[in-house]
Amino acid sequence: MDSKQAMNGKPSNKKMKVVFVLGGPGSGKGTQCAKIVEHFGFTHFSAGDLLRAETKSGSEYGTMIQNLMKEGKLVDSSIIVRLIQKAMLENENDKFLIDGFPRNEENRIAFEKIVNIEPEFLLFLDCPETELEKRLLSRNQGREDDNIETIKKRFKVFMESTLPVVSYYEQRGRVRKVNAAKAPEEVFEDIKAIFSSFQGNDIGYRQIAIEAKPERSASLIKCCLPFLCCLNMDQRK
Ligand SMILES: Nc1ncnc2c1ncn2[C@@H]1O[C@H](COP(=O)(O)OP(=O)(O)O)[C@@H](O)[C@H]1O
Ligand SMILES: Nc1ccn([C@@H]2O[C@H](COP(=O)(O)OP(=O)(O)O)[C@@H](O)[C@H]2O)c(=O)n1
Ligand SMILES: [Mg+2]
Repeated sequence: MDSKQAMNGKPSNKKMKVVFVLGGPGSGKGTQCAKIVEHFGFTHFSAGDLLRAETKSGSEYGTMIQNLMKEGKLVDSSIIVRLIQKAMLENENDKFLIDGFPRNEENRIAFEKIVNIEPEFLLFLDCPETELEKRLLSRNQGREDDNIETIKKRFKVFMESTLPVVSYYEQRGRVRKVNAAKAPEEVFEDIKAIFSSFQGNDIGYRQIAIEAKPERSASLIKCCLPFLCCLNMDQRK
Protein backbone atom coordinates (compact mmCIF):
# COMPACT_ATOMS: atom_id res chain seq x y z
CA MET A 1 0.00 0.00 0.00
CA ASP A 2 1.38 3.46 -0.85
CA SER A 3 1.15 6.57 1.28
CA LYS A 4 -2.04 8.01 -0.21
CA GLN A 5 -3.78 4.68 0.32
CA ALA A 6 -2.46 4.61 3.85
CA MET A 7 -3.94 8.06 4.40
CA ASN A 8 -7.47 7.61 3.12
CA GLY A 9 -7.98 4.10 1.86
CA LYS A 10 -8.22 5.26 -1.78
CA PRO A 11 -5.93 3.85 -4.46
CA SER A 12 -3.22 6.14 -5.81
CA ASN A 13 0.21 5.82 -7.35
CA LYS A 14 1.70 8.45 -5.14
CA LYS A 15 4.57 7.81 -2.77
CA MET A 16 4.62 10.86 -0.57
CA LYS A 17 7.68 12.33 1.05
CA VAL A 18 7.47 14.32 4.26
CA VAL A 19 10.09 16.51 5.91
CA PHE A 20 9.31 17.92 9.36
CA VAL A 21 10.72 21.39 10.13
CA LEU A 22 11.25 22.34 13.76
CA GLY A 23 13.05 25.01 15.75
CA GLY A 24 12.19 27.49 18.46
CA PRO A 25 9.51 30.12 17.82
CA GLY A 26 11.15 32.72 15.55
CA SER A 27 13.98 30.44 14.40
CA GLY A 28 13.03 31.09 10.76
CA LYS A 29 10.95 28.01 9.91
CA GLY A 30 8.53 29.95 7.71
CA THR A 31 11.33 32.01 6.13
CA GLN A 32 13.44 28.98 5.22
CA CYS A 33 10.47 26.86 4.08
CA ALA A 34 9.61 29.52 1.48
CA LYS A 35 13.14 29.17 0.07
CA ILE A 36 13.00 25.36 0.07
CA VAL A 37 9.70 25.50 -1.84
CA GLU A 38 11.26 27.79 -4.43
CA HIS A 39 14.41 25.69 -4.93
CA PHE A 40 13.26 22.13 -4.35
CA GLY A 41 9.58 22.03 -5.34
CA PHE A 42 8.14 21.02 -1.98
CA THR A 43 4.71 22.14 -0.80
CA HIS A 44 4.84 23.90 2.56
CA PHE A 45 2.27 23.54 5.32
CA SER A 46 2.75 25.51 8.52
CA ALA A 47 0.87 23.89 11.42
CA GLY A 48 0.42 27.35 12.98
CA ASP A 49 -0.98 28.80 9.72
CA LEU A 50 -3.42 25.88 9.36
CA LEU A 51 -4.65 26.53 12.90
CA ARG A 52 -4.93 30.29 12.33
CA ALA A 53 -6.95 29.62 9.14
CA GLU A 54 -9.19 27.26 11.13
CA THR A 55 -9.97 30.00 13.68
CA LYS A 56 -11.04 32.30 10.84
CA SER A 57 -13.15 29.67 9.07
CA GLY A 58 -15.94 29.69 11.64
CA SER A 59 -15.07 26.12 12.69
CA GLU A 60 -16.64 24.74 15.86
CA TYR A 61 -13.14 24.55 17.36
CA GLY A 62 -12.20 28.11 16.31
CA THR A 63 -12.53 29.85 19.67
CA MET A 64 -10.88 27.00 21.57
CA ILE A 65 -7.90 27.01 19.18
CA GLN A 66 -7.57 30.79 19.36
CA ASN A 67 -7.54 30.76 23.17
CA LEU A 68 -4.89 28.04 23.32
CA MET A 69 -2.68 29.87 20.81
CA LYS A 70 -2.99 33.13 22.75
CA GLU A 71 -1.66 31.23 25.76
CA GLY A 72 1.14 29.59 23.76
CA LYS A 73 -0.37 26.17 24.54
CA LEU A 74 -0.60 23.27 22.12
CA VAL A 75 -3.84 22.34 20.39
CA ASP A 76 -5.15 18.77 20.62
CA SER A 77 -3.20 16.50 18.27
CA SER A 78 -6.21 15.00 16.51
CA ILE A 79 -7.25 18.50 15.35
CA ILE A 80 -3.87 19.51 13.93
CA VAL A 81 -3.17 16.10 12.38
CA ARG A 82 -6.57 16.10 10.61
CA LEU A 83 -5.85 19.57 9.24
CA ILE A 84 -2.44 18.47 7.94
CA GLN A 85 -3.89 15.27 6.46
CA LYS A 86 -6.66 17.20 4.67
CA ALA A 87 -4.17 19.71 3.27
CA MET A 88 -1.94 16.91 1.97
CA LEU A 89 -4.80 14.99 0.37
CA GLU A 90 -6.09 18.08 -1.40
CA ASN A 91 -2.66 18.78 -2.87
CA GLU A 92 -1.26 17.27 -6.06
CA ASN A 93 2.36 17.41 -4.93
CA ASP A 94 4.07 14.40 -3.36
CA LYS A 95 6.74 16.30 -1.34
CA PHE A 96 5.69 18.13 1.79
CA LEU A 97 7.40 20.34 4.33
CA ILE A 98 5.47 20.29 7.57
CA ASP A 99 6.59 23.25 9.62
CA GLY A 100 6.01 23.56 13.37
CA PHE A 101 5.14 19.90 13.72
CA PRO A 102 5.35 17.54 15.63
CA ARG A 103 5.43 19.93 18.61
CA ASN A 104 5.13 17.14 21.20
CA GLU A 105 5.13 13.35 21.51
CA GLU A 106 1.33 13.29 21.23
CA ASN A 107 1.57 15.10 17.83
CA ARG A 108 4.19 12.62 16.64
CA ILE A 109 2.20 9.53 17.66
CA ALA A 110 -1.07 10.90 16.23
CA PHE A 111 0.64 11.56 12.87
CA GLU A 112 2.09 8.07 12.89
CA LYS A 113 -1.37 6.55 13.59
CA ILE A 114 -3.51 8.71 11.32
CA VAL A 115 -1.23 9.61 8.40
CA ASN A 116 1.19 6.72 8.76
CA ILE A 117 4.12 8.23 6.83
CA GLU A 118 7.66 8.19 8.22
CA PRO A 119 9.41 11.54 7.66
CA GLU A 120 12.47 11.46 5.39
CA PHE A 121 14.20 13.60 8.02
CA LEU A 122 13.59 16.38 10.51
CA LEU A 123 15.18 19.72 9.69
CA PHE A 124 16.07 21.43 12.95
CA LEU A 125 16.79 25.18 13.06
CA ASP A 126 19.01 25.80 16.04
CA CYS A 127 19.03 29.33 17.49
CA PRO A 128 19.63 30.83 20.95
CA GLU A 129 16.65 32.17 22.90
CA THR A 130 17.90 35.77 23.05
CA GLU A 131 17.95 35.94 19.24
CA LEU A 132 14.52 34.27 18.99
CA GLU A 133 13.01 36.79 21.40
CA LYS A 134 14.44 39.70 19.43
CA ARG A 135 13.04 38.34 16.15
CA LEU A 136 9.57 37.61 17.53
CA LEU A 137 9.24 41.04 19.10
CA SER A 138 9.96 42.67 15.74
CA ARG A 139 8.07 40.22 13.51
CA ASN A 140 5.16 42.66 13.06
CA GLN A 141 2.66 40.22 11.60
CA GLY A 142 -0.03 41.26 14.08
CA ARG A 143 0.07 37.90 15.83
CA GLU A 144 -1.65 37.76 19.21
CA ASP A 145 1.05 35.42 20.54
CA ASP A 146 4.04 37.64 19.65
CA ASN A 147 4.08 39.46 23.01
CA ILE A 148 6.74 38.93 25.65
CA GLU A 149 4.41 37.14 28.08
CA THR A 150 3.24 34.54 25.53
CA ILE A 151 6.71 34.27 23.98
CA LYS A 152 8.12 33.11 27.35
CA LYS A 153 5.38 30.47 27.58
CA ARG A 154 6.10 29.30 24.02
CA PHE A 155 9.81 28.92 24.85
CA LYS A 156 8.88 26.76 27.83
CA VAL A 157 6.63 24.54 25.70
CA PHE A 158 9.44 24.27 23.13
CA MET A 159 12.00 23.17 25.73
CA GLU A 160 9.71 20.80 27.61
CA SER A 161 7.57 19.27 24.85
CA THR A 162 9.22 19.82 21.45
CA LEU A 163 12.88 19.07 22.21
CA PRO A 164 12.02 15.48 23.30
CA VAL A 165 10.55 14.90 19.81
CA VAL A 166 13.80 16.15 18.27
CA SER A 167 15.70 13.70 20.53
CA TYR A 168 13.41 10.89 19.40
CA TYR A 169 14.35 11.44 15.75
CA GLU A 170 17.99 12.14 16.65
CA GLN A 171 18.25 8.66 18.18
CA ARG A 172 17.02 7.30 14.84
CA GLY A 173 19.58 9.28 12.84
CA ARG A 174 16.88 11.40 11.21
CA VAL A 175 17.78 14.91 12.37
CA ARG A 176 19.53 17.42 10.08
CA LYS A 177 20.53 20.38 12.25
CA VAL A 178 21.56 23.83 10.98
CA ASN A 179 22.77 26.91 12.78
CA ALA A 180 19.83 29.32 12.34
CA ALA A 181 21.46 32.25 14.12
CA LYS A 182 23.06 33.49 10.90
CA ALA A 183 21.58 35.68 8.16
CA PRO A 184 18.69 34.00 6.25
CA GLU A 185 20.76 33.49 3.06
CA GLU A 186 23.62 31.90 5.02
CA VAL A 187 21.22 29.56 6.82
CA PHE A 188 19.77 28.60 3.48
CA GLU A 189 23.20 27.69 2.09
CA ASP A 190 23.42 24.95 4.74
CA ILE A 191 19.84 23.86 4.10
CA LYS A 192 20.50 23.75 0.36
CA ALA A 193 23.33 21.28 0.92
CA ILE A 194 21.04 19.03 2.97
CA PHE A 195 18.21 19.04 0.42
CA SER A 196 20.59 18.65 -2.54
CA SER A 197 22.15 15.57 -1.04
CA PHE A 198 18.69 14.22 -0.11
CA GLN A 199 17.40 14.61 -3.68
CA GLY A 200 20.73 13.36 -5.02
CA ASN A 201 20.46 10.23 -2.88
CA ASP A 202 16.98 9.68 -4.13
CA ILE A 203 18.21 9.63 -7.74
CA GLY A 204 21.22 7.56 -6.70
CA TYR A 205 19.02 4.87 -5.17
CA ARG A 206 16.91 4.73 -8.32
CA GLN A 207 20.01 4.25 -10.48
CA ILE A 208 21.28 1.46 -8.26
CA ALA A 209 17.87 -0.21 -8.46
CA ILE A 210 17.94 -0.10 -12.29
CA GLU A 211 21.53 -1.31 -12.50
CA ALA A 212 20.80 -4.11 -10.07
CA LYS A 213 18.29 -5.72 -12.48
CA PRO A 214 19.91 -9.11 -13.42
CA GLU A 215 19.35 -8.87 -17.20
CA ARG A 216 20.89 -5.39 -17.27
CA SER A 217 23.82 -6.42 -15.10
CA ALA A 218 24.51 -9.41 -17.37
CA SER A 219 24.55 -7.32 -20.55
CA LEU A 220 26.64 -4.66 -18.82
CA ILE A 221 29.24 -7.26 -17.80
CA LYS A 222 29.19 -8.80 -21.32
CA CYS A 223 29.94 -5.51 -23.05
CA CYS A 224 32.55 -4.37 -20.51
CA LEU A 225 34.37 -7.69 -20.17
CA PRO A 226 36.87 -7.24 -23.05
CA PHE A 227 37.76 -3.79 -21.79
CA LEU A 228 38.21 -5.00 -18.21
CA CYS A 229 40.44 -7.87 -19.40
CA CYS A 230 42.67 -5.44 -21.37
CA LEU A 231 42.91 -3.24 -18.33
CA ASN A 232 43.92 -6.17 -16.19
CA MET A 233 46.57 -7.28 -18.74
CA ASP A 234 47.91 -3.74 -18.85
CA GLN A 235 48.31 -3.65 -15.08
CA ARG A 236 50.23 -6.94 -15.12
CA LYS A 237 52.80 -5.62 -17.56
N1 LIG B 1 18.10 34.20 9.85
C1 LIG B 1 17.37 35.23 10.27
N2 LIG B 1 17.96 36.33 10.80
C2 LIG B 1 17.21 37.38 11.24
N3 LIG B 1 15.86 37.43 11.18
C3 LIG B 1 15.23 36.37 10.67
C4 LIG B 1 15.93 35.21 10.19
N4 LIG B 1 15.03 34.31 9.74
C5 LIG B 1 13.83 34.87 9.94
N5 LIG B 1 13.92 36.09 10.48
C6 LIG B 1 12.84 36.99 10.88
O1 LIG B 1 12.44 36.53 12.18
C7 LIG B 1 11.02 36.50 12.27
C8 LIG B 1 10.59 35.06 12.51
O2 LIG B 1 10.80 34.30 11.33
P1 LIG B 1 9.77 33.16 10.90
O3 LIG B 1 10.24 32.63 9.60
O4 LIG B 1 8.37 33.66 11.00
O5 LIG B 1 10.09 32.08 12.08
P2 LIG B 1 9.23 30.88 12.67
O6 LIG B 1 8.28 30.42 11.59
O7 LIG B 1 10.24 29.86 13.04
O8 LIG B 1 8.54 31.43 13.87
C9 LIG B 1 10.48 37.12 10.99
O9 LIG B 1 10.24 38.49 11.22
C10 LIG B 1 11.61 36.90 10.00
O10 LIG B 1 11.63 37.88 9.00
N1 LIG C 1 1.74 21.44 16.07
C1 LIG C 1 1.30 22.63 16.51
C2 LIG C 1 1.77 23.84 15.93
C3 LIG C 1 1.31 25.04 16.43
N2 LIG C 1 0.42 25.06 17.44
C4 LIG C 1 -0.09 26.33 18.00
O1 LIG C 1 0.18 27.42 17.14
C5 LIG C 1 1.03 28.38 17.77
C6 LIG C 1 1.87 29.09 16.75
O2 LIG C 1 2.65 28.15 16.05
P1 LIG C 1 3.56 28.59 14.84
O3 LIG C 1 4.23 27.38 14.31
O4 LIG C 1 2.78 29.41 13.89
O5 LIG C 1 4.62 29.54 15.57
P2 LIG C 1 6.11 29.89 15.15
O6 LIG C 1 7.01 28.87 15.76
O7 LIG C 1 6.17 29.85 13.66
O8 LIG C 1 6.34 31.26 15.72
C7 LIG C 1 1.75 27.57 18.84
O9 LIG C 1 2.30 28.37 19.88
C8 LIG C 1 0.63 26.67 19.33
O10 LIG C 1 -0.29 27.38 20.15
C9 LIG C 1 -0.05 23.87 18.00
O11 LIG C 1 -0.85 23.88 18.92
N3 LIG C 1 0.41 22.67 17.51
MG1 LIG D 1 6.17 30.12 11.61
